Amino acid sequence: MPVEEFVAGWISGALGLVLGHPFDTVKVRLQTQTTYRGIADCIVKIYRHESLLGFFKGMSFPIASIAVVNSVLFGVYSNTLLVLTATSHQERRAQPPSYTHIFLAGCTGGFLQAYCLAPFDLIKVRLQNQTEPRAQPGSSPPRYQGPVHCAASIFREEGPRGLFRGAWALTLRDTPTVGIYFITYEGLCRQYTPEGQNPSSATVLVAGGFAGIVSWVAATPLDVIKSRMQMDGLRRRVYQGILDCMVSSIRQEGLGVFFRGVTINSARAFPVNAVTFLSYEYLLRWWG
Ligand SMILES: C[N+](C)(C)CCCC[C@H](N)C(=O)O
Repeated sequence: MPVEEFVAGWISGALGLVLGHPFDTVKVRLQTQTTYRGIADCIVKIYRHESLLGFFKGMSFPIASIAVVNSVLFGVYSNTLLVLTATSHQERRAQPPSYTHIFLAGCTGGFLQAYCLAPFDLIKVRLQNQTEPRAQPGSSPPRYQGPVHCAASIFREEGPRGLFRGAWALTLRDTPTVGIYFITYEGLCRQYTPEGQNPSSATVLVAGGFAGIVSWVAATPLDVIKSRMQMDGLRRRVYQGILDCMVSSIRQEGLGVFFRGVTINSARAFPVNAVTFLSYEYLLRWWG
């Protein structure tokens, strides 16, 4: 099984992640808290209250986990295509796989990475939602002191299954949308690249950026539900399951709730995925 794709997926994911984390914090806050009036208000409040560091809450764990998560995403995608079409990454420019195969390989990658991502994503969301400023003498410390403490507390208070809270919503979010992610990327690359050639850097950046935006727009309704299910269980349980969370969110906030955070998420998705695909493609060309 070719491993370059796994390594390239890891490095490119880490680069994209650091770039996108401040956007991600604003998104999670807008999705799960009602104290902010909009993106600008949220940014100003985080900065005033928690300084620049506030934007980077919950980042160390995703950085560590991206090694697993993004390499599973890209590695499984590429190796599923290898199984389906019997062409390696290098041969795919000359013999492009069909969109059906790309979609199926993307869904497989999305499904498997969702399970690896679930506990890391849960911890990220819990830490991002702590609004206390950094520990100051005299003030009460935040509930979770860091990722490891957060994981241990969830394990203790909510049981081992608590670490997978929201995992189903995450799987439903990622299985089809990772398919959409790769179809958009490949489609745009093919559109702007002469047959048989490698896409230019500009094409890869734009195609990667749009793949991020399109797939995140499609993923946003389940992303909101996922984030809410992950925060559930912190005090007393509110939702009985995905459907219940959907229905009660719509009842209370209307259909617009499904698009909470979509603007900031798209603003994040473009640079993150442009950088991710550019570094992925170049690492593979360099090694190939
Ligand atoms: C398919 N879905 C939209 C869920 C995400 C796929 C993009 C993953 C990328 N690491 C990012 O964080 O943007």
